[in-house]
Order: sequence, then structure tokens, then C-alpha cells
Amino acid sequence: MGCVDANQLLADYTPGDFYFGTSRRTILGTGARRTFTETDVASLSEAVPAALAPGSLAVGVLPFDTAGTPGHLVLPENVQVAGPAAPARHKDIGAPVAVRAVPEPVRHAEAVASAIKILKDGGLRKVVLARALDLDFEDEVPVQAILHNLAKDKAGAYTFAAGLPGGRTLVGATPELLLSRVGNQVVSHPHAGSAPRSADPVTDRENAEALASSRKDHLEHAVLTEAIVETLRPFCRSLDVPREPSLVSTPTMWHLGTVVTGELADRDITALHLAAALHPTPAICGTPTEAARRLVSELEPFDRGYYAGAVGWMDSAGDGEWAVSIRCAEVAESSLRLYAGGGIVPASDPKAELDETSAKFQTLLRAMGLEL
Ligand SMILES: C=C(O[C@H]1C=CC=C(C(=O)O)[C@@H]1O)C(=O)O
Repeated sequence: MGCVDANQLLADYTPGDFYFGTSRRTILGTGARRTFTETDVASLSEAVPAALAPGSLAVGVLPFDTAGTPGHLVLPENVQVAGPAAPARHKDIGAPVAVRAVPEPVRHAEAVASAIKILKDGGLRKVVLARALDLDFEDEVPVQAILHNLAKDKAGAYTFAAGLPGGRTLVGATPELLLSRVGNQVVSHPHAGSAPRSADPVTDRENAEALASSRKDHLEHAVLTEAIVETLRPFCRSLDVPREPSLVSTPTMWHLGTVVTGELADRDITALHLAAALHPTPAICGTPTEAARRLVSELEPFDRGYYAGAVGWMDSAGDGEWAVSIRCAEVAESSLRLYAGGGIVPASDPKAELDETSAKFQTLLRAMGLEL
């Protein structure tokens, strides 16, 4: 591992590499000495730590559907780590030649309405439904420029680009920390409950205040925090969970977030083990997990792939950072699929949920300089 200039690491990134940037550090992993495709907690916990030489890192992504889609965790040939990147200028990205919503917006609203009916009939407390936007470009999608602009915008706390099977790339900037571990200290920062930012400061403040006092959003959030705490509790000697969520923001969204911190009882439990145990949380799937997962596959007309999975790294000591892979797009040559979802509870409204996904698309659309 060498220490270099973070902006240089961002400039050096090419598709296929692994890039992970936060307000504290920038990681660039290139090449692959070995790739892990298993996703179950038991295999990951055995295979990955055993393969990590002292001082080395494993990086990559876990899919949403860990039973149906392979993981893509890599031991890079070369890893460089630097401080935070702060690129100066926006890079230009050409306009797409075609844009398709998957499903059509009206169909997404109908799926949300069906979900609300099922939730009201009982059995499920929450489900997260997503939709996609497919963009075709004349030439290869400039992943480097999108990544650069996400980092420039500070579009999310975790800016990432990760190589996927088949030469594809997942690129995005998520606000949400699934799990970090440093020594015996663990942190999770679940996000649920959303409102759009506004360029008008008065409207922006009103949106934030409405979110802070929304019973529906607090319920959506409570279901998530409860699940995180329930999963982490058996691993932790102590857990600190604020009684109320806080308002957190990105340049495009307001959210409710809760910083959960804990002290691990057993230092052998790695960051990857904990991330895999937490996934899929009710921020991206629902509660109860299995029923929500089934409803997602019934109501969404696509495979989520690596959207709503996890992206991050772990070192040979078991420390690491895993973010929830939202506010992202999957790139394949000259096409790109952008994803956005939202948590549905009985009090949700289909039109508001549709608007929420449109607002969430803005993270990537802004980075591409597109107004859709
Ligand atoms: C599932 C997404 O967002 C999650 C994270 C924050 C707020 C959310 C919400 O309010 O629904 C979602 O749980 C997404 O951006 O695709």
C-alpha cells in the first residue's frame, strides 16, 4: 500500500478498478489476484480472511439477492490509499441518445399501491420498491467522468466505482453506512425516511421540517433501526442507539439517520461478517425480510443486480467499511441503468413514492449534467 495524492488516485481510476472515497480516505484497488463469488456469511467469514496477507485488503460488492447473484469481492494486485479527494472542476458528459423508465412511472405507482394494500392486510411491516432508468449513449459511458463529478459534488458520504462480472461497473455515491469496524468499535448509520432538497432555502427548510415531524417516515425509520440493533446486539458487549433519528442530508436529499455504535464482544468477528449478517436491511428490502424479498421480486420487473447490496473493503485485521449500494448505476459499455427505491409502509402514498424515486435519481443525473 502506498500513500499518494487522492486526486491523482481519482484521475488514475479506470473501469474495472475499485474506487472508494470518503471524507477521510480514498482507496484505489487495481488488478485481481483472486475473486470471491460466495455471499453467505459462513463462507465469506472463512474464505476471505484466510486469503488476506498481513496489511492487504479485500474490496468489492455484495449483490442485493445473495442467493441468486454472485458476490464480486477481489483481492487487488495493487492498493493505494490516500486522504480525501477534492477535484476542482466538473467534467462534461454527453447527452444520452435514449432514455427508458423501467417500469413506466405509472406502473411503479401501481406497484406501490399494490404493496400498500398488502401491507394494510397485515403480515408485512415495510417493503422497499425500486424502479430504474435506462440510458443509452452513442459511445462508451464515461465512468471516470461520472465518478469524478460524484466526488466533486460530494454527492454522498461514500463515492464508489466497482468492477462487476462481465466487464460491467457499479458507480455511485451513497449516504448510507451499513457497517464499519475499527478494532472492537462498530458503527452503522441506517437511513430511511426521505424528502427532496430544494434550491430555495425556505422550501428546503420546510421539506426538512416536514420530514422531521412525519410519523410515516419515523415508522419507516424505526423498522430499520430495530432490525440493525437486533442483528448487532448478539455480537456486541455494548450498543449505543440514540432514541430519535437525526436529519441528515446530501446535496439532493434529506433523510432520517441514526448512528448506531457498538463495542464488539469478539474481535474475531470481521467487518465483512457483520455486513453480510446485516444485509439485506429494511432500508433496501423490508420486514419481515423473506416476505419483503418475495414481494420485491413479484412487483419489480427487473433483477436488482448489485443495486441495494453493499460496497466496501476489509483489511487483514478484519477492519473495514461497507456502504449500502444505493444512488448508483450499473454501466455496461454504452448503456447505463440507474436505480432508485423507497420504503413503503401502510401510510405511504403512491404518487409521493414515485416523486421520491425521481428525487433520488438526481444524485446520478446531476453528476451526468442531465435534467430528466
Ligand atoms: C432504497 C433507497 O434509499 C433508501 C435509503 C434512504 C432512504 C430511503 C427511504 O426513505 O425510502 C431508502 O430506505 C434508494 O436510494 O434507492
